[in-house]
Amino acid sequence: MALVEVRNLHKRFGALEVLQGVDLTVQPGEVVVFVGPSGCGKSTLLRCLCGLEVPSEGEVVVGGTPVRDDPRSLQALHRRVGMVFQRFHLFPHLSALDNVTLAPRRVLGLSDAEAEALGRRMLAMVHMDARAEAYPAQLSGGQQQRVAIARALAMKPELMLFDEPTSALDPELVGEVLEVMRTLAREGMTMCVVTHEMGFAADVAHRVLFMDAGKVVEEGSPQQVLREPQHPRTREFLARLLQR
Ligand SMILES: Nc1ncnc2c1ncn2[C@@H]1O[C@H](COP(=O)(O)OP(=O)(O)OP(=O)(O)O)[C@@H](O)[C@H]1O
Repeated sequence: MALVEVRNLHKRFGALEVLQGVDLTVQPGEVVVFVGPSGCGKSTLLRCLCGLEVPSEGEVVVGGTPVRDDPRSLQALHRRVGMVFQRFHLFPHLSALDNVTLAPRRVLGLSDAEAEALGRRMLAMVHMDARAEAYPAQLSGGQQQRVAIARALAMKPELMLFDEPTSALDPELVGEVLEVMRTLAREGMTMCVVTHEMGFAADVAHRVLFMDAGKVVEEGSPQQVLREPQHPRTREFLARLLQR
């Protein structure tokens, strides 16, 4: 059974129709990378997958359960889906460890000792165990992003969403975050990733989707979409990326 099924998804903000009928299926263990020009709706699509946006039309089904706009449905979804944002959104007044253990304590009801053990394991996975007591302001952007990934993983999500996780980072810090994501992918995590990192997409993605103006214009293997794009908009977009 597919882990994610999106059918005829439309999202409007007033008169602006940001998603114009997106269909998407993601299988367990699949890594799907979304590329496309700024404003084409990539973030909005990810936000619909984790319940941060409510579809105007169409359906999102995660793990066989249709996502409904009610608190219970959204709470259940938040347990299944982890999201990592461009700007890490860590709580500034909490240490790295406390950022990671907050939701397991509050939402999963773990004891302090259980949550701490889990938090330290998650921080070790992203190579941040040595900085468990540090506050976000004492960490580099790459380190903060790795803590944000550990925080999402601590909820044992079935699906991880990454929205341009490296685009707010200095270039020398991008690699350490991508490495953590590569490891997750190798371990079989189902992932939807919005990124402009074409090397990562080529190496790690099972499937690449090119979006333009609220629609999926082209999809296929990284080789098909990135090396042999068929659609003129995909070709234009990739040519512009290469010029940067
Ligand atoms: N809450 C909102 N209210 C109004 N308009 C919005 C809202 N969220 C997004 N938009 C608009 O929807 C369009 C698509 O935004 P979205 O962030 O999904 O695009 P994107 O493809 O992720 O772009 P980028 O690569 O620049 O992040 C943009 O024109 C944006 O201004």
